Amino acid sequence: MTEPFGQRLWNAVAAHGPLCVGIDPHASLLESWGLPDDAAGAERFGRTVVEALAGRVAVVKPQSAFFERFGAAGVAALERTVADARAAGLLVLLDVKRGDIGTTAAAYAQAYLDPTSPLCADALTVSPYLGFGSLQPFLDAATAHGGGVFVLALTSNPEGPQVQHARTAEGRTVAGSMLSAVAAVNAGQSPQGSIGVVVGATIGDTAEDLAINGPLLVPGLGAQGGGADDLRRLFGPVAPHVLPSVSREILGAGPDPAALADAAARAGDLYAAVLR
Ligand SMILES: O=C(O)c1cc(=O)[nH]c(=O)n1[C@@H]1O[C@H](COP(=O)(O)O)[C@@H](O)[C@H]1O
Repeated sequence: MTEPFGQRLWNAVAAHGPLCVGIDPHASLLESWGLPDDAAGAERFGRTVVEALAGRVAVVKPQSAFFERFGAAGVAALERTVADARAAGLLVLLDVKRGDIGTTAAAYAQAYLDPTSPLCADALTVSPYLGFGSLQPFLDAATAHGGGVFVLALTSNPEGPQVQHARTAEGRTVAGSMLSAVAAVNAGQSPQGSIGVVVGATIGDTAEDLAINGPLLVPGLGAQGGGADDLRRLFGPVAPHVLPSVSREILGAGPDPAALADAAARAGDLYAAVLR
């Protein structure tokens, strides 16, 4: 029986620090790395990041869209990137932001969390805007297979508040209701549950209760303008559960593996210092 994702993540962060590095093969990055803007280029990009960072960071987060844009060959490149990273001992959080009616959500859950699936990862990102209950198949698959699920709560983009700050019929914000639903699922788990949330470093101040007893993925750092001060200000008591997530700020240092590793070490040290 696989250990729960929350425990595996806790151990990986203890060993390697909290940094999550995105694998986002943007066209502009492929060009600056001297790679073609095609599936073979995306696969080479993914393999380079994995080789540079295996044993140095806890988590990598391939962003599916940058692979899907090349069709079936791109999805095959994503499969190999996920498999290579897991074989190298990295935890893989697949960024696909899925969400659909229950039966379709069950098929997505099978695709990304069932160990017999070619695209199986350790965890995935999901969107709760079909209702938190529509995520149940993902939660069930995570329990069955020792996987993790990261629910969008307060995203880093400027458009997010239109939906996430809106009030529900009970008078709380949509984001707050997602955070408390995740906290209820994680209740009683130690050292933390396997269901995380996404909270951007760029959200400004928030009155929401971030104590979900689970991991908080924090994008928006570096290229989107967030920084170490935002981590310190936003996450105080839940700091041990925070995974600062960075893509372009580190990927821009490539393709030299030593430069990538160095950029990850510097970002990891900077963010870990304020989360201690
Ligand atoms: O779920 C995510 O990872 C995510 C959520 C969010 O609110 N904001 C956000 O930027 N992301 C992802 O995090 C990555 C950020 O990339 P950089 O801005 O280059 O660090 C991208 O892959 C985004 O899709």
